[in-house]
Amino acid sequence: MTASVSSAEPASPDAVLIRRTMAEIEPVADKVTSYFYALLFVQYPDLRALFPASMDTQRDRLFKALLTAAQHVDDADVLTAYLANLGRGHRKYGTQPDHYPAVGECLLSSLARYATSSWGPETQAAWVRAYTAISQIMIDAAAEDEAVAPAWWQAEVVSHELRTPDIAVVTVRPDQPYPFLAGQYTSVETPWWPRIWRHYSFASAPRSDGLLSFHVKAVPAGWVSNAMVHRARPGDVIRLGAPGGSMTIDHTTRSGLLCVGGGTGIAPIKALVEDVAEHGVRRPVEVFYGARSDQDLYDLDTMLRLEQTHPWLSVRPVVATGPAPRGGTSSETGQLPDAVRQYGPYREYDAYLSGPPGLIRSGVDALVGVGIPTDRIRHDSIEELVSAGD
Ligand SMILES: NC(=O)C1=CN([C@@H]2O[C@H](COP(=O)(O)OP(=O)(O)OC[C@H]3O[C@@H](n4cnc5c(N)ncnc54)[C@H](O)[C@@H]3O)[C@@H](O)[C@H]2O)C=CC1
Repeated sequence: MTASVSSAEPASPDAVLIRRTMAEIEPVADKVTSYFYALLFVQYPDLRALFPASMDTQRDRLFKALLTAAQHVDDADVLTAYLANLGRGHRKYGTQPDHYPAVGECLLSSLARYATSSWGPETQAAWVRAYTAISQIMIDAAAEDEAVAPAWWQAEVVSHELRTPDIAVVTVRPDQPYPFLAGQYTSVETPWWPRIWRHYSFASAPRSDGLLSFHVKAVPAGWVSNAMVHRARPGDVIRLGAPGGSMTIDHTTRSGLLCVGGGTGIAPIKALVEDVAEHGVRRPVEVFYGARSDQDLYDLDTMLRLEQTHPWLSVRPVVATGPAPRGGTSSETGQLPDAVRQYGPYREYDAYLSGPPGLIRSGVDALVGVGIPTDRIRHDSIEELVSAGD
């Protein structure tokens, strides 16, 4: 995602102006976003109903989206892919094309107020051009998506299994077919916290019965995660957004897969293993499954069963503290990235990383260290994982 920033192409005049504004407001991003939402809800009170009652996570999201768009303003391919996804994702909030000018007007007023050194007619014109282009891509992508997919899916909880005091495996039945790929995630809204959406990876490859499952850990002050773990019961209906994420398998190659899953990050890794199994092509899959302690390896039995069934699969449990875990090809005590470094090299492998943001960051270094080029390492966006942390 940093390609355009380090690219040798000189930045366009608009990009220079836009980045200058972003650099000026970055230290006061909190104030800018608070001012922006206050202005938006005063000028356009009808729009308030599209946002959650509590706006904490939302504030960060707007600024990060702006920053991403500003960084890639000269890279049409990256920008279009990012914004098209964002536009499709906004369908579940009920966003309509005529909301965009209202947001644009309040956004520019907020930037003008806080970027006093860099603001002027030229900068304003650059922002108008950029915002018009940004909103058009989002509007077009949403309209295209409308022809082929619902804005959201209703899904009834059909089973709820508490695996540890704070981790549940929740299985749901969507009200209409839900197409996705193993390794992807969706967004979830519970009936108890309207308009608060959080991302969860699918814990299984697509199933013939259409059911979807998630591994959810209740984290302190996590609204959605606590509701999913401690409140949701069979019969409750949640809402799902569209699938997203590129942690998927390239089935045109036979390279091996090195998968590193920490905590509930094992969910999409399990889905990837099932996906390889279903495709019937034998390719080596090595899974490192980490948790804080043996008791936290809540899905180890499932992973070991898969290992027994598939000779191409090896599962290595790793615990941060306490005695080495039971079972698996080998087991380790220590940090997950250190465990990976003891094996390899994995030069012909594609790598998949899933878990807490800190693990993703240090995991990438470890994977590079065992011979995997960065373009073959897949993981979900760290920014999204940080803001989806509850
Ligand atoms: N697609 C994805 O990337 C997914 C990410 N997650 C995320 O996974 C996390 C799961 O949380 P918990 O189960 O509480 O994880 P945790 O804090 O119990 O850690 C799980 C494993 O990651 C390791 N780890 C944690 N921080 C590390 C760091 N800074 N450096 C090296 N290793 C580190 C731990 O040693 C342990 O082996 C949540 O943040 C959730 O959002 C969950 C599902 C899918």
